[in-house]
Amino acid sequence: MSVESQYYPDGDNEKRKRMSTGLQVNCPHSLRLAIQSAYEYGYHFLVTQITHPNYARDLLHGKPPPAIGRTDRILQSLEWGRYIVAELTPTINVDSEIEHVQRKSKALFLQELGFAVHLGVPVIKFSLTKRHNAQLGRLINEKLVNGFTSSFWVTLPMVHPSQFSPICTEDEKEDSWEWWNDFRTYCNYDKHVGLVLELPEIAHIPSQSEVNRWIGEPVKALIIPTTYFILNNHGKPVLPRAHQDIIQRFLTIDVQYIIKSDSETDLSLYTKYLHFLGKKLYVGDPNLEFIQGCEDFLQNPLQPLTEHLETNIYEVFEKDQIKYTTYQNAIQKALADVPQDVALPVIMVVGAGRGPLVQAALNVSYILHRKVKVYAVEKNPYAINTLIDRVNHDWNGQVTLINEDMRVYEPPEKADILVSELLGSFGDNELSPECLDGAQRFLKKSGISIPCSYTSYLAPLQSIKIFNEIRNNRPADKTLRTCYETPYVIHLVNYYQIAPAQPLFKFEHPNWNDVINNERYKKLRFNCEQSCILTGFVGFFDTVLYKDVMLSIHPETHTREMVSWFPIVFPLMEPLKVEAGSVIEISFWRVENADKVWYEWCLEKPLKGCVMNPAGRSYFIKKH
Ligand SMILES: C[S@@+](CC[C@H](N)C(=O)[O-])C[C@H]1O[C@@H](n2cnc3c(N)ncnc32)[C@H](O)[C@@H]1O
Repeated sequence: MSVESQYYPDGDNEKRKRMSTGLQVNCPHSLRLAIQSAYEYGYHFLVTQITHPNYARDLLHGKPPPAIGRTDRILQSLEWGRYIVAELTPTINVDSEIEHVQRKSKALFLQELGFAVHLGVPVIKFSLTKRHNAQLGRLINEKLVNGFTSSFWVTLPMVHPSQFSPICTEDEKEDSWEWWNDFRTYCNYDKHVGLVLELPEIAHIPSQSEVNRWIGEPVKALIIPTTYFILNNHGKPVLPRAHQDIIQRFLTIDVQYIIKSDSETDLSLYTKYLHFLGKKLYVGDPNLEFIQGCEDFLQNPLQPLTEHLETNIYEVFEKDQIKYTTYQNAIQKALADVPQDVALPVIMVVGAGRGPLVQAALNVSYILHRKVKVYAVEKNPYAINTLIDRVNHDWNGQVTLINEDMRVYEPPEKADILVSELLGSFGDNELSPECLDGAQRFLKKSGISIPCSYTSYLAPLQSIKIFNEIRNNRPADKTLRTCYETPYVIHLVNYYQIAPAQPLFKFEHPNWNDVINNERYKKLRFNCEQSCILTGFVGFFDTVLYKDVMLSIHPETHTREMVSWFPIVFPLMEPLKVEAGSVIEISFWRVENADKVWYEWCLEKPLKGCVMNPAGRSYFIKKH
């Protein structure tokens, strides 16, 4: 660890390496020497008390004023600010029922917080040792509301020891998550209140769903006592498989690791091992380079119908090879099904962009040795510019270009196959139904639409991170209500999906019904397996391109390595605690008028909420 170190105990994610490690030391003889040896061992920060038992701190009677702890001059301010996580004195008990203990604890607590600010430490860490922490929660909330600059790390066992205690009855068993949830609720889910979890011993490993729920929390660090390590064949400390599995789950949310040791052995072995584990267990997305840096970042859904897409967006689309090879497979199956007596099958690519699906259609023609006539219909004049170049240089003049809106274009002939990709993260949310209903005029009655259908899915979501992103990043020209009544496209990482996703709305093409109605309404019910915090709903879609050829971003059927679409999130105004075993029910509408399409959503159970986004007042998709 050095002054130039790039690691910050609670710093910006971008600045942190994936396996940032800290060392917990209790009252070292010399803090400077402790920092130096931690650095030599490969750690990035130190967790330690900023007070010291040698200093009595008799606050209530002390005269002259007693010292709080060792002098701040033992470290430079830069070092306090970079490398020290300040652990509060564990005996402080502001929630004591004994009045004088409570009073003295409060005085000591406020003094330590003040001292931490004086030193400039970035993080203050303390443990919750009981369920009810109203006083502590109120005091910390008061600090936060007044603009306290350091973060708080609340420490808890991942599994409460009473869960496995032979002494406790079922009623006496405590749930750490409930303690945490009560506490952070006092602090109004403030993003400066993070969580540090003590890894459980090997006999107390939590269930998958318990771990999943923790993944939806702002976990900043995991504490690993050195006693959990076992020696491998080479005499080196390693973690048992069950602990590795838990660490692997937390790698996705980029937590830090705190080694807790009472011995003076070579502590470098533990941090080396954790770095090794990070490399071994991290299953990065193969398309990582395209999606890195947008974790939990809110994006407004695109509106490609009314806003022309730009070069960089088309470029990102086109990098997703799997999408285009899947489309090509679908076109191939469809062309094989066009009767042989059709001498020159017509393929119309509508919403052609810069031409990847046109290329796929030409590839199929080559593969099947069957001549086709290809039209490319695109309303974006700048994308047409690219297409002109491709017709001249790549496609040998084979493709007919039409710079028009597919809803009004009058073609000279009808298509055997209509190919489009007008899909958003929720399937229909970029107005594919409205566009294709218009375009099917130029599809033969026997013709094939690729895609044939698409379905949206919805699941209840816990993500305090996203709730806070919306709350804390309100643009100046929008009300908070507008921000919560807007769906966001998000590469979700720090979240917990409360129940499996269920199908919502389905659209099929072509749709030869006399009356086409793209409005929808459905009520969905989800069972809540364990207590959690509902912050909104997450949406996905899948699509049948043709026959068995599908694309999906539904978590259970997700097309491998496809990165074109992230899930879409429909928020709620306030987080809501949902008890284990209860039902979450939501009503969802797709509504339209002559100018726009929008969604409305309303929580029905466990509490009835108001209808979000009525009349599309905060979010809508323009038709023109
Ligand atoms: C999601 S992009 C897909 C582009 C391309 N097919 C691809 O896969 O890379 C949708 C394209 O459809 C175009 N588009 C959307 N609605 C249209 C309409 N009504 N008429 C013509 N083009 C439309 C947009 O300009 C955009 O280029």
